[in-house]
Amino acid sequence: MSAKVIDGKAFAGKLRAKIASHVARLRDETGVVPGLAVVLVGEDAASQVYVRNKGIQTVAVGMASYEHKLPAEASESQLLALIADLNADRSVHGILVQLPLPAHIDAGAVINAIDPRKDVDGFHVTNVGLLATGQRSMVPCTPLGCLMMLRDHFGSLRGRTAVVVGRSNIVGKPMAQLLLRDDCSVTIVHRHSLGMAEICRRADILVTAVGQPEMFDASYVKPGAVVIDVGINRIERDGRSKLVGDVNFADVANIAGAITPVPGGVGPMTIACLLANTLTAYCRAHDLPEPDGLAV
Ligand SMILES: Nc1nc(=O)c2c([nH]1)NC[C@@H]1CN(c3ccc(C(=O)N[C@@H](CCC(=O)O)C(=O)O)cc3)C=[N+]21
Repeated sequence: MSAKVIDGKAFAGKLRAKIASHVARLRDETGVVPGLAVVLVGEDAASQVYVRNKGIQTVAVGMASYEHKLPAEASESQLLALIADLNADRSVHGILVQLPLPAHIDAGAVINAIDPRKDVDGFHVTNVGLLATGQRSMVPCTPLGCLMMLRDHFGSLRGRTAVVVGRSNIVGKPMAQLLLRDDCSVTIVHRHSLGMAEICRRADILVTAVGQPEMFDASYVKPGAVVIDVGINRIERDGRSKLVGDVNFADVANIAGAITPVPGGVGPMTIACLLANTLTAYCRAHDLPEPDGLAV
């Protein structure tokens, strides 16, 4: 193995420490701390674990955490009423509705009911449009975390060839927008792309977000490329449950210049960026200067 392993867990720890020091200062200066509301509909086990982790980390940086749990049978109008309350609540600066939502609820309608200024996921159509046109917006947490790690690794991304695999609204599309904004030449490929490996092999920066365990081996990677593995896939191996990425780590680590591991790469950065976005939303709501390095 020759690649540098990009330690997302350590990076996220440093980011949270920076956020915590800003939150402490703001609390002393204003008496008000940033507040993050997380809404969970239904009992999905993975979502429950994830929401609990977010709550713990939110409190750990000194923010207020508000958890709202609705039963799986909750109606769309009940959820919309809760969002209206959270939009109006001045102690809430960020609102996250955990996805996926039960099938009887229109997720798009719910997301677009969130005040865009409190949309710390960056999924509201207003934020999507602001990002696409290069204006100040809330940026989706996973791509934001990837961008922070890439900027840290390269310094400048200008002129680099980036390939994003996956075209979802939560990762692929916003990731491509951010890379474009940092002056990369950006290609998005997806399940219908022809000659995917060949296109990927041109990338200086390869971002994989497809949800296919260990699909990307060394044949997709240019020697020295930086590989950001967004996939988090739970598989059974040797009779045990384990997390793997979209990338075959052992194989790709022999050829890449740098690579993010799973677990311990993009995942921890996603949660740290949720806190960063909440602090950004708070600063904007209170007309305070935004700390450097939190937003793009
Ligand atoms: N509105 C909304 N926003 C989200 O951002 C959102 C969501 N819904 N629904 C679910 C997905 C999933 N997601 C993860 C974030 C961090 C880890 C993470 O920290 N993973 C650890 C491993 C955790 C473990 O051991 O299970 C790691 O990669 O090291 C995982 C998954 C955010 N999501």
